[in-house]
Amino acid sequence: MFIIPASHGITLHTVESGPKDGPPVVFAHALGSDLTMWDTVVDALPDHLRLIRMDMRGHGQSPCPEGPYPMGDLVGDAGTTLDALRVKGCVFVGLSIGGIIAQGLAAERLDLVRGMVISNTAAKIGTPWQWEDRIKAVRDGGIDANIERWFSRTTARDHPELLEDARTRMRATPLQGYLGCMEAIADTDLYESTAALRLPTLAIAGTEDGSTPADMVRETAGLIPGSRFELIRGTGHMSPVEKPAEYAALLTDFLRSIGHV
Ligand SMILES: O=C(O)CCC(=O)CC(=O)O
Repeated sequence: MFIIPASHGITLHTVESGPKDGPPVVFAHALGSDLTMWDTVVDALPDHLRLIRMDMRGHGQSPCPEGPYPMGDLVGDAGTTLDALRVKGCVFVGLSIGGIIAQGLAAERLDLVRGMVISNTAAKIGTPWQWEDRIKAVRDGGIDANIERWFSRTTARDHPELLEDARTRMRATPLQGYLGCMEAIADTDLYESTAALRLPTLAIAGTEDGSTPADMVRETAGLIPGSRFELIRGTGHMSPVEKPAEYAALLTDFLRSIGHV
């Protein structure tokens, strides 16, 4: 399935830091999370960047319309929000579903995106029948806060507070928002549109990511000529939360390499 043109997105809740006239860098989070998952990475980035974190629809403090949410609408929300903030030529950093939104936005709105970081994500995550089972389980039993699979064994052992924070964000996510975004992922396959992308791209994977394994991320990076692929050792699906300094260093290096800092 391809992203449908998204003309009427909703304006998302965002938090900004850094100067308004700085080079813009935009962050989109994972399913069942919110914009605060980026806090420690943002703190480690150069001061002169305009850093914009967004809550996806149905998550955090953004509106939660009735589902289902086509992926085109999620991409449209990001575009509408950046238009409202008068952002052009950003580097869009997205993790997991946020990384799918990055690919979709780059396919449709190159005026908004000049580079992207696709993190712990892929052009297609899982299979429709896997998502069907998961959606049914959530409908029957509520949001599954089993976030152990998001973190490496080392993180789980040494930083249980990070798992607790992730669990708190997951439990705060409205069921309707969570399900709507799961349905969006289930229906999305961006292989063709991502393979047509020609923009500077950094792909980041965690060595212990059970949700979007490193090979899956590498395969998506391989669709985009000239893209760079980096592994963060000892991290799972939440690489930026688990190793924020390493993540910020990779991101800063990428921004420098494309003249965005
Ligand atoms: O994290 C996401 O945005 C989607 C992928 C996913 O479902 C991760 C997980 O919960 O296993």
